[in-house]
Amino acid sequence: MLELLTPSEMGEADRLTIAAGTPGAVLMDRAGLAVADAVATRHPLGHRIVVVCGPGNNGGDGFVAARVLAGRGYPVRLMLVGEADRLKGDAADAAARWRQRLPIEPLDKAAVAAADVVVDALFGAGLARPLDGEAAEAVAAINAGRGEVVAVDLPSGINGETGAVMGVAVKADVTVTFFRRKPGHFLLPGREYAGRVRVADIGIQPDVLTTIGARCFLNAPGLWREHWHPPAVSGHKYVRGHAVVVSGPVATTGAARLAAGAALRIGAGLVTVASPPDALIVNASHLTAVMVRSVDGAEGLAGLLADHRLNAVVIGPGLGTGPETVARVATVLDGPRAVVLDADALTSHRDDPAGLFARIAGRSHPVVMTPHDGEFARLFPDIAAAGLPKTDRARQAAARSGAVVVLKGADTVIAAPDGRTAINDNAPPWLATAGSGDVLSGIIGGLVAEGMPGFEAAAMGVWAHGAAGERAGIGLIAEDLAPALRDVLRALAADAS
Ligand SMILES: NC(=O)C1=CN([C@@H]2O[C@H](COP(=O)(O)OP(=O)(O)OC[C@H]3O[C@@H](n4cnc5c(N)ncnc54)[C@H](O)[C@@H]3O)[C@@H](O)[C@H]2O)[C@@H](O)CC1
Ligand SMILES: Nc1ncnc2c1ncn2[C@@H]1O[C@H](COP(=O)(O)OP(=O)(O)O)[C@@H](O)[C@H]1O
Ligand SMILES: [K+]
Repeated sequence: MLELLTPSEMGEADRLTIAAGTPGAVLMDRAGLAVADAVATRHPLGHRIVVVCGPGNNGGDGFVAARVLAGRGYPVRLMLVGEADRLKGDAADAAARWRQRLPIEPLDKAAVAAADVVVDALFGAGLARPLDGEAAEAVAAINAGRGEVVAVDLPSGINGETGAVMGVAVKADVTVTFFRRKPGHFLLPGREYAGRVRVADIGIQPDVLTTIGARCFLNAPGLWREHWHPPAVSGHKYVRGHAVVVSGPVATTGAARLAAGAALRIGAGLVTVASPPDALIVNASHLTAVMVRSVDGAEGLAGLLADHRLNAVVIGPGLGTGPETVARVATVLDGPRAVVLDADALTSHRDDPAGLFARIAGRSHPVVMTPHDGEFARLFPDIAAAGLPKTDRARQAAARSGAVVVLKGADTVIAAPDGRTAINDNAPPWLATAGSGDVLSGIIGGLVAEGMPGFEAAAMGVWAHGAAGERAGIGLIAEDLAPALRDVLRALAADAS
């Protein structure tokens, strides 16, 4: 159930299902029934319900829900934004059945304001342009009301593919969507408008997903858990990999240590900080379980990495930008090891992103890059400026660079060069704190050292980072994340057994 379908993919699911013999009216009946059930489980008989319908099939679902709820004895009023005689197809039929017993009313703002629950059936997948006029007024009335708001499929005004607000949008408490959730439920700002998202089965068969080629997922353990293995009884530390984190100069060594601690905590067998000679004493005096080696420049790094048991490198946090960093990145990418590129390793390639991508091309070991928006725009200026959904930005960057791209933020997107994409939704706001990104790169570095494939390691890393942030709670500083990973790992291990 982790697949996320864009409105056009959902339309395809709908068409395939209808072509296979289930009439559209049956799908609409089931959708409307699911919405009615969601309302009825939350509201006792007697609560006043207002259903606000729009001109398309989203409104059609609203007509069905209204009919079911009225049939169960709720006081229901139905208001249509648009002309009743312009309704078409299944929605027109659903409206006709409603009309046999009760009236279709125009928008009555006072009634919306006074309702115990408002069903938002204005627009769903068919939203085509920003809301204005009466539709925008209806949204304002729904948002001004005190009752609970239950949105049908999507909060009206939210773009189901991008999560963008098209002019204005309904703030829902609950959104009932059908068959599979949509990217717009998780990409910001859509996530903040959708409330709790419930998925209703309306009889669309999962095999349509293969035909559609769905490639976007919600980031959750089901996406990567089978690729992660808790320490085995017969194992030893050498089978869990040896990660190297490259440290910056004496004044900026903390970032590498944060990454190294996280790599060890997530489960890498061994972790070494490769330290510039003049920072050795600082690193050594702060590290215990993590090892430290004195490594001078790109040449020294090449010497260290000649030992191929050191199978994963995290490079970038606190490193400093410039040709020396470019040279070290080239060294790291030249050999049989997994690589996580973060922060200054990315920014140092702002003048020659193509040179970086050429070094990544054709590698058989994973490369993961973890840019925030600023770093992303330095490497992919045209993609950043093209006004694309976040999922497409990450996906295009992954295809171009050959790396798994972790485009960070409150709604981090993870994309693989083959087009698989995951949206993360478990990061608490207090995760945005100095050094948090360094910890993330270390977590992912630890996971690729353990042998996880790049996409799965990146997705698990982002999820575990969010889960650790949630467990540590508000007031978190980056140092709190690695300790909090213990609980996260314990729960995952219990789940896997
Ligand atoms: N795809 C499926 O599998 C199913 C879809 N169903 C429902 O159908 C919905 C999609 O139906 P539609 O494709 O008819 O689309 P919508 O009902 O979301 O909206 C389309 C209508 O709104 C108009 N419109 C679009 N943007 C507007 C704007 N900014 N201002 C004013 N009018 C605007 C369009 O001209 C069209 O008349 C889904 O969200 C869902 O609720 C369900 O009935 C069940 C099955
Ligand atoms: N509003 C937010 N809510 C939740 N997580 C966030 C938010 N903003 C940023 N993050 C996360 O916090 C981390 C910050 O990383 P980064 O920008 O590299 O900062 P730093 O360099 O200080 O470590 C990333 O994992 C990012 O996804
Ligand atoms: K809606």
